[in-house]
Amino acid sequence: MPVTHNSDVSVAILGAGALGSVIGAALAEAGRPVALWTRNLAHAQAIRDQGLRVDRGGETRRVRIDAGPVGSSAAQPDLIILLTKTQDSAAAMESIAPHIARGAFVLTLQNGIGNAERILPFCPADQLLTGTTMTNGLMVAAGHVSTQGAGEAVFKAMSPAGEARAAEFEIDVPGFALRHSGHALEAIWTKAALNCAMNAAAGLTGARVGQLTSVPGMRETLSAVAAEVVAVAAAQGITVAQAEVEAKIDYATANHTYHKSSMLQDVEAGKPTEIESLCGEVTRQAEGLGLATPLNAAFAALIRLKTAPATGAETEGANDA
Ligand SMILES: NC(=O)C1=CN([C@@H]2O[C@H](COP(=O)(O)OP(=O)(O)OC[C@H]3O[C@@H](n4cnc5c(N)ncnc54)[C@H](OP(=O)(O)O)[C@@H]3O)[C@@H](O)[C@H]2O)C=CC1
Ligand SMILES: CC(C)(CO)C(=O)C(=O)O
Repeated sequence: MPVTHNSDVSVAILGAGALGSVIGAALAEAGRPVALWTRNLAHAQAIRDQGLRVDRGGETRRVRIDAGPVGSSAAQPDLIILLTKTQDSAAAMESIAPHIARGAFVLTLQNGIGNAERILPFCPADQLLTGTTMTNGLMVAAGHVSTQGAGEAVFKAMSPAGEARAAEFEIDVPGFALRHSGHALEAIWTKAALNCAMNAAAGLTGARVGQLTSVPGMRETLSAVAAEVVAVAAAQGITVAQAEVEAKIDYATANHTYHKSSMLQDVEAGKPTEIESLCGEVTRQAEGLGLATPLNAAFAALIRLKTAPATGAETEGANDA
């Protein structure tokens, strides 16, 4: 059943961690119906106990917001925003099957390539929206996130029927704007080019976003990694402007100074990273297209090594005869 007014759209954030909590908080503060769903029960409990703490631009807010496990809120959401890491998409989507059956739309704003394709087995194309965002979130502690810079996102629908209803899901509240766009696919690849470069570099070095270009050679390295992604998109008829990627890298380094890239947050937490839907996916697609992406291949291999389980070789004396 179509929603009659955008402000009535009831939203659930599926996988409310760093970014999902920031977006959910913006909606809650604007008085929109929103629930945070997460398997991180310590985070949900802290939010229920004390409200969600959001640090932004030197200000701290406590936001009262519904938080709990998947499906815990009473209301059936109209829109479910998927914000788990990409490797968790399938399990998360399986858990919302009853809501999809009742007509909820699903929007992925995850980083990486192939997100819509990954979740299509779990959601009819007519109910699937795909997009990207420059909003950022840092998980400081359970119940506590921080964010820097402007919160914007664009999306498109995955079918003509979905496109016809897309305007219903646009959002414009302080701290978060979500716009329907005819160029969402290009925007997804633009963001992926940025993330292949910045997230892997941060994950490898531990640098915050504002530090990433602080030494000679790094800004050029980010551009070169991103240029490989732009070439893979172009070979598939998706026109990404390198200048736009450069502008977004500059925006992030200037405005997300304190932010730890989502991949660095995973590396530090000892969790799996999204490298396979970023540099790994770009490298696999390039191989299929007869292109070479040596920098993405190297970043992918290095992140795999950095996050690989211990082999025992790191123990002193392990290699002694
Ligand atoms: N953080 C950022 O600044 C940005 C992130 N993004 C993208 O947004 C997405 C989310 O990133 P981010 O918020 O950093 O990630 P987080 O890891 O902080 O948050 C994801 C949350 O999803 C939870 N989760 C995982 N699987 C399930 C499931 N099956 N059911 C319910 N909850 C689940 C995780 O729980 P658990 O803690 O147990 O793993 C975690 O709390 C990623 O694709 C990222 O690339 C995009 C732009 C910026
Ligand atoms: C662009 C960036 C690095 C935020 O600046 C991001 O998208 C992330 O943390 O995943």
